[in-house]
Amino acid sequence: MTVLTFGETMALTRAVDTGALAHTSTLHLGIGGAESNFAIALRRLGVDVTWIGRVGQDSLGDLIERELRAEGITADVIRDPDAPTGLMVKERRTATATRVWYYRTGSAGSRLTTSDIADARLESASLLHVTGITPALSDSARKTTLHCVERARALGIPVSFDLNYRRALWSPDDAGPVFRELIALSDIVFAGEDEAAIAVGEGTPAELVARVRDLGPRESILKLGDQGCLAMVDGETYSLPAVPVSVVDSVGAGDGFVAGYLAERLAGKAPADRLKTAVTVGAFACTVSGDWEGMPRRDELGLLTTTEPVTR
Ligand SMILES: O=C(O)C(=O)C[C@H](O)[C@H](O)COP(=O)(O)O
Repeated sequence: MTVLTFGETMALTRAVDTGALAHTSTLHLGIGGAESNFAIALRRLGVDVTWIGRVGQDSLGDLIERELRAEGITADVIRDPDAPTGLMVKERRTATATRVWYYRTGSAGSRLTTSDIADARLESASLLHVTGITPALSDSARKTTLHCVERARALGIPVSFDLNYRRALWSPDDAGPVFRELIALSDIVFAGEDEAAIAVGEGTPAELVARVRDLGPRESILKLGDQGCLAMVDGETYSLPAVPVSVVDSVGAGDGFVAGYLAERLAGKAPADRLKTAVTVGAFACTVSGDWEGMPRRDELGLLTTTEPVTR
């Protein structure tokens, strides 16, 4: 049994130094993508995970395949000869402000189709995790997302959905109905405050988490960044503060949060324990500038609160 996820992973290039990219001479090359960030974090916590996606027949596609395999993920990396691997560029404009640009229109990853997801993968999944990025990529990617969520439901496989709204890809008016449809088909839903508001209208965190829950999922979880989280699970409300860390780059914290929550859920832990690991993994992601490189292994989870500066 393995957790199944699919989506677009891009090459990710980021400035080594702080400042405008126009004055940066050195860039670091790596990879990034919501579902693969999630997959890596989950795998590091000891959960088997399968990722499916398209990349180009190019060196950046090779890089993505190597990284995912090196992290121990079962990866169905589909090579698309007719489109390039997408690219994401991160600028650390100031020490506290990161900017992201996407070069992914028409990319290989956006050309995902239903036939890319082998039914055998769905049948053997312990849980399906999708994000709101994939349906924004293209018509075929949206159909693939809906098809897989409906198929998982028919198979009795729990569905997890992270809204992950990307303004560069679509408008709130276009995203809203798709979000509501996917929320109603999911068992576990994660959203930031602004993302939840796109689906269910503006409100306080307590109103948002309840309104998402009212659309159907038994687990409605609001990610509140440095304010922690608020959740309704099986009718009970939980809230937890964030783990304080010195933030280098918060990108990736949301994906790590989701992995932390689901890893503990799959291990049969209670909601409060799931949320504790969620905020911890989210905090770890903030400690480095890569999207996923900071994700902790299980035996590292206590490091953020240790008083020992050196462990030997
Ligand atoms: O795949 C995409 O479109 C991405 O934008 C990749 C992002 O870098 C992560 O999904 C980070 O998202 P957070 O964890 O919410 O900070």
